[in-house]
Amino acid sequence: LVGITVDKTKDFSSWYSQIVVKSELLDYYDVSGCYILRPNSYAVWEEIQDWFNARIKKMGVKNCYFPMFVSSRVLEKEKDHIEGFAPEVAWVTRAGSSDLEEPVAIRPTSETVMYPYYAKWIRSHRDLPLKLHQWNSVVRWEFKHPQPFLRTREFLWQEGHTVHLTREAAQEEVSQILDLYAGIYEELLAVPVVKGKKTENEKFAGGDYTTTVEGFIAATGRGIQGATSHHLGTNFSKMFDISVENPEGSDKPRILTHQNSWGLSTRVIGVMVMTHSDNKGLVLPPRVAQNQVVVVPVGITAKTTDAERKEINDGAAEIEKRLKDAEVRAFGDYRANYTPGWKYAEWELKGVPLRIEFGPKDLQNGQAVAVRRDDNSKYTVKLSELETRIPEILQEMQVGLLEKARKDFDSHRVVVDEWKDFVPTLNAKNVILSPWCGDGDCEDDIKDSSAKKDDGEDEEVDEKAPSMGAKSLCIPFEQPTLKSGQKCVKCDRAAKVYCMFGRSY
Ligand SMILES: O=C1CCCN[C@@H]1CCCn1cnc2ccccc2c1=O
Repeated sequence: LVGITVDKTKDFSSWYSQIVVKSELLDYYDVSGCYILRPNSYAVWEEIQDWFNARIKKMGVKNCYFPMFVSSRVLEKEKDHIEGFAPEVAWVTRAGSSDLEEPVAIRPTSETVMYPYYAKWIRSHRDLPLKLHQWNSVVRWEFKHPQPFLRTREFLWQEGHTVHLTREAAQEEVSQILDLYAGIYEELLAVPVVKGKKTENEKFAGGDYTTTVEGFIAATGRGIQGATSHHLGTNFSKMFDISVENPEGSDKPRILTHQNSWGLSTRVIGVMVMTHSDNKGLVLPPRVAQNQVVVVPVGITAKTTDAERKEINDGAAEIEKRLKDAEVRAFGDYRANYTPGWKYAEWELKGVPLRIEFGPKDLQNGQAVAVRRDDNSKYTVKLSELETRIPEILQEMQVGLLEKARKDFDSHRVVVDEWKDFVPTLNAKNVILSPWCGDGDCEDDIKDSSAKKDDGEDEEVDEKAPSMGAKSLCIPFEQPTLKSGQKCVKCDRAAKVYCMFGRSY
């Protein structure tokens, strides 16, 4: 068994590529930028789907399915919405040996697919609110370096598109959905996120404002956008005439509806892998692991009698069965031709959260030894307490993973009030909270000025140092207190707000 041959802290991108393939999450595919999601990662996506579906259905959201093809007429309906994105749109131009009359685009997102039909179906305010949602895949033919899960030309996601009579109702939903996104990250994937609002430069240009959950990859010190929930205002309802008659009378002008759209993609799996995995391989949070426990019979040697070997294997099988009956996703590894050490390495590589060892001494004492994948901590568990202790240990691990990741994020999110400290802090693998004037040009200046090494620094430029500058990641809802008279970190005008900046994916 060949494990991970590079160190996470020394060669992060090779480490990540090895992890995702050798843990059997994913495989590279024949078409560049596309990947195969194998059962280990698809099971994580299914846990997310189950959790999210249950909650959005309680909010009255209904699943549906729209075609993946968009005509150019419809896609380019509103020039300014599309112009920044046009280079990423993939087109079908031919079927068999004949060219299509009109090329059709493959959906990069579904606003222009869905909204003409929203306009057709919504006539009266009694048709509101309309809340439709899709689990599908979208295609964005990016030319930037692809990365498994994080940046792929096709990805699975969910996209919600809702229509409301009032701005207030719409805005309430935007924050409810953002809370669910934070829940997916923190409760399922054990990844801490910062909630906030995107700046005007970084928001979805077609919307009114964008709220976001921002993650942090401690190994590279880079921020990562986790999921976005947009309030669209009436921008799209104006474009597509999604309006209702005025309740005060049909002679009054029709009322434009207020819309939201919100999305989270399989990128979340990449964030989870980067956050928790180590040099032994993948580390899966128990909550989303397809297999939570592997039972391994141990202490069987050449001297072991057949009767004793049978007792140990039967004891292990009994443990497996009792855990399954207690709703723990357990399996046993009874392969006689592999040593326990070999089996440990394999299941550590594949991210199984908990290993249970069962051998002659355990048989003797009516116990088993549980070993946690994240910190290798060992627990001796009485067999009589199996069904209570094992779920407790899995829960302790789930919490432990989140708290460790939160400590890493919190200790690398640094308040910087003066520009002289900005680039050195950034280069120390941190994201930065700085007072900011709120001006987009200043935001651009911060990005440009933090791209090169600060001329004050004499250390030789490390050729692998990311040359990119610090983008604004979000304006966190949780704000440090601005001192009276506080200046912008960059331009010395009055600061209006603390903004989080960082290099990012
Ligand atoms: O984020 C979301 C959440 C889900 C629904 N869509 C919104 C906004 C998508 C923004 N976007 C992102 N890439 C694109 C790429 C090509 C064409 C259009 C677009 C595009 O509109």
